[in-house]
Amino acid sequence: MLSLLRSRRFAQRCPPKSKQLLTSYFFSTTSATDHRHGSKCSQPSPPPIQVLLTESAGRGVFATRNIESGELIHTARPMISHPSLSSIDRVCYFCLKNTPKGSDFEAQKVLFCSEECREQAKGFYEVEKEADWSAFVAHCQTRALKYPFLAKRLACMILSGITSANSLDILQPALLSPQMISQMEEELGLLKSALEASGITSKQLKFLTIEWYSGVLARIRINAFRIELAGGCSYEDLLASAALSVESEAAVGNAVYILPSFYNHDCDPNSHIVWVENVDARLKALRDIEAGEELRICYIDASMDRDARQNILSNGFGFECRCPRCLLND
Ligand SMILES: C[S@@+](CC[C@H](N)C(=O)[O-])C[C@H]1O[C@@H](n2cnc3c(N)ncnc32)[C@H](O)[C@@H]1O
Repeated sequence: MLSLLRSRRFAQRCPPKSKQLLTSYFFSTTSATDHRHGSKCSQPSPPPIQVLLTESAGRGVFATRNIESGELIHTARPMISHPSLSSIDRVCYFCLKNTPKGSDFEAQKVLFCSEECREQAKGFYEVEKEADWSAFVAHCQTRALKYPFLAKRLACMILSGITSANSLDILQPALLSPQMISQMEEELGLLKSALEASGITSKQLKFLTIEWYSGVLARIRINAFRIELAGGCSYEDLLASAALSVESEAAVGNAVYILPSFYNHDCDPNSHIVWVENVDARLKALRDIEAGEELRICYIDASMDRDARQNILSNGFGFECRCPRCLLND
């Protein structure tokens, strides 16, 4: 945690020479009430950020005004989420909130924390519950694969008509080797067979090609967040919240968001992403940030040494980190 709370010495100010404003439709999120003016207006103001091209890291998120340390910059709802298999019997199948087992758990094998979540889950669950997923689950379980569950949920959402097959296209994909793609073919076959056996027609499954499946997994690989709930604490207290998010138990699931996916990485970040009681994300400032400064989060455990951090970023995300901390060999 200490490394998350370093002084400003590594503050990343990165106004690219030729910034290009990207479209503003990413902002399906809300900011907190206007923090600077103490406004109590219930109408959320737009988040104080914009997505621009950086000089060397693709697109990034930049502050449009000064942001105070500890400020809630914005919240974000996931595009797709899924509980980890070890959490299925203790978290809501829709929002990942800790949920006690109800009387219908044995029949349904999934939990919903509220009628609202049950209702919202219909967008994928109506399709999913008709199929037998045992072969797909066994395949993923023996290989410790977690991301195919996000692809499966997305496929069910598409079949229900609540989202389109290209809904993740805007996100940056990882480079996949031909070997990785050929390994995905077996998974895709199991996904397709489960859906076909449940009565989905081949016309409806037309989008489910290896190009679609590998494209979705390539994007999930770079952009998915592992969800760790800080749980029930006051998130106004930055120190307590950061400590809890570091100390919390194993991940309850994984999720993909749109706007948070544009945040680039820094080993000494000025912002962080936290989850309090469910999968809805909160982006918070870790220190004072000036208008025009790039907002960066840390993708990995910042307490590791430089070589370990570089290895994980290179193998997992495909880039060499040249943040000020890495350049100083810290
Ligand atoms: C989650 S995305 C961040 C948004 C991305 N820049 C985009 O244009 O969509 C992660 C990718 O951004 C790039 N990236 C993030 N942080 C970086 C950094 N510190 N240095 C270089 N590239 C970085 C890498 O290509 C990485 O795989």
